[in-house]
Order: sequence, then C-alpha cells, then structure tokens
Amino acid sequence: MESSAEPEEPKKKGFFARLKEGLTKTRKSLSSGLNSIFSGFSHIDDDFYEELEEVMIMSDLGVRATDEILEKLKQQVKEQHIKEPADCRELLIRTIREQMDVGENAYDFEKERSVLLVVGVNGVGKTTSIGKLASQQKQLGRKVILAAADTFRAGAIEQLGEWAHRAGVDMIAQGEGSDPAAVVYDAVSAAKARHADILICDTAGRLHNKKNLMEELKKINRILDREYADAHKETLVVLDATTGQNAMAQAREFMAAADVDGIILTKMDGTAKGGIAVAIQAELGIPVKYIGIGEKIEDLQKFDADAYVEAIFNE
Ligand SMILES: Nc1nc2c(ncn2[C@@H]2O[C@H](COP(=O)(O)OP(=O)(O)OP(=O)(O)O)[C@@H](O)[C@H]2O)c(=O)[nH]1
Repeated sequence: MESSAEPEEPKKKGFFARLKEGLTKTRKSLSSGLNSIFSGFSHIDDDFYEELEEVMIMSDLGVRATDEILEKLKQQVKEQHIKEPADCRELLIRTIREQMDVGENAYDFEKERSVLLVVGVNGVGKTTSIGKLASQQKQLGRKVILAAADTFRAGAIEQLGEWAHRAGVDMIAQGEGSDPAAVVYDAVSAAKARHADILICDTAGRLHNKKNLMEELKKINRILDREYADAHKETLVVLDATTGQNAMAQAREFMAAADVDGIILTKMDGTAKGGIAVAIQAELGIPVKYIGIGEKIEDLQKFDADAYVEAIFNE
C-alpha cells in the first residue's frame, strides 16, 4: 500500500517541543559550546576544564555552581579513570542536573485555597506572568481574583486590569499610590465573599529602598496572616532571565526581605543566558516554579528540571 501523505503538523505544539524551541538560544550557546570542547580536545587537562568553565559561566550558570559542578566532574573523571573528553559529556549533564536538585517542585496553590504574593522589579514581566498564570488557573476551573497591589508603578493597575479582562477574572484595585496593604485587605475580603480558589497579588516592584520593601511586604503578610490564615500562602519572585547575574542579585535582595517560595523566570526564549535556572536552584536553593518562553498564555510553563536539561542537551 502506498504510504499516505505526510501527517499534518499538529496546530498546537506539545509542552516539550515548545520548551525546546523556547530554549534554542541557550541550547546553541551552552550545548554547542560544550560539544565543541568535548570534540575539540584530545585529552583531559586543565585547559579542557578551563574551557568548560568559560562556556558555563558565559551561559550564566553562575560562578559558584560552575565551580561545584566542575569539582564533582573532576572527581568522577578520576574515580572512573575516564580518559576521553567525549566521555565526560553525559557525566557533566548528569552533574548539572544533580546540582539543580531542590526536591520535588510543589504546586500546592493549585489544589488548595491559596494566596500568591508576586514580587519583582519593574520590567521583568511580572504583570504579564500574573496574567498568564491567572488565565491558566481559570482554565483549570479555579475561581481567580487579582489584587492590584503594585500601586507604585504608573500604569501597572491598568495593565493588570487588561490581563484580568482577557483572562476573564476579577481584579480588586484602588487608585495609583494607594496603600498596597489596603488593596490586599480589600482583595482578601472579596476572595472570601466570592469564594475564590486563588488570590494573586501583584505587589512591590521596587528594590532601591530595601527597608521600605521589607516593611511593605511585612505589612501585607501581617494582613494575610490575620485575615486569611487558612489560605495556603506563597511568595514568588519574578526575574528576567535576560539580565543574567543581575537577576541573581535581585533574587538575593528579595530573599533578604521575605520568605521566598519560588521563582518565575521570564523571557527565557530571548536569551542565551538560560543557564540562570541552574544558578538559581543550585546557588540559592529556591525552586524555579515557572519559566516564560514567549508572549502567549501557554508560554508560561511549569518548570521541570529534567525536561529543561533534556531540552538543552539532547539534540
Ligand atoms: N518573549 C517573551 N516575552 C515576554 C515574556 N514575559 C514577558 N514578556 C514580554 O515582555 C514585554 C515587556 O514586559 P515587561 O515590560 O516586563 O512587562 P510587564 O509585565 O508590564 O512589566 P512589570 O510588571 O513592570 O514587570 C511584554 O511585551 C511581555 O509580553 C517571556 O517569557 N518571553
């Protein structure tokens, strides 16, 4: 029998195909960079390790994580009497994955009545990520309410409002410059009255005054602990992957100001610095919960370290 025509390309790409496409720039820089070292060196020596280090740091895996990964690699090379550079490839990939281990990534806020505090400096894609998340949660059949508690940045409330409209969810807001804690208080009342499953709060975006930030977050947390004690609470920090090590510095500052439960890493599709996901989990020990790999709603993906490593290293 004659073979039938080529199957039509499915309209919607699967999770992994989209991830792989989103990580193209990082794959090209990191995986191809490492591959050329594995094939270019005839034996394992200091130069070989130095070149690996350079490529890893260039891809923003972070100095500390890179050092630790290479130390482990060297040890295994010694123990297993590996002589061929190419034989290090799988070992290195496995070591990177192990170094990223922060336990299983939990999404309890999808199952329980929850409140998410989403923080991040201006321009990182905080509003966009909240919009995507709200939309996804709504599609899961959950009742979502947004709180426009980033009252500092001009236009932030309108922008969140547009997302609320697009996602078909309610938003609680007061005017620009109002007290973020008061907005959260109102939003909690609304969440209780309307039996919301998840309340997502767009909060503090500024870092230049750490004390203010800390006070603001503390005040919001006090309200949540008092008024919404039975809700599962998480604080998520949004970071822009294209800013590389600067994003790490931001994460550290937010960690100093609040208990951070997870990271949303945006704009991974636009950068070769996607190794930052390794640095975050390996150096900060905080799970990356979502990554942004494009502008569409489905381009906010749950982060899976196994899939990430595979998307980058498996050709
Ligand atoms: N390619 C890509 N674009 C993104 C992603 N996340 C956000 N963006 C886009 O980046 C552009 C600018 O984003 P931001 O200025 O950070 O958006 P924002 O959410 O309004 O900013 P803040 O709320 O201040 O963080 C927007 O057009 C977004 O659609 C992503 O993961 N990938």
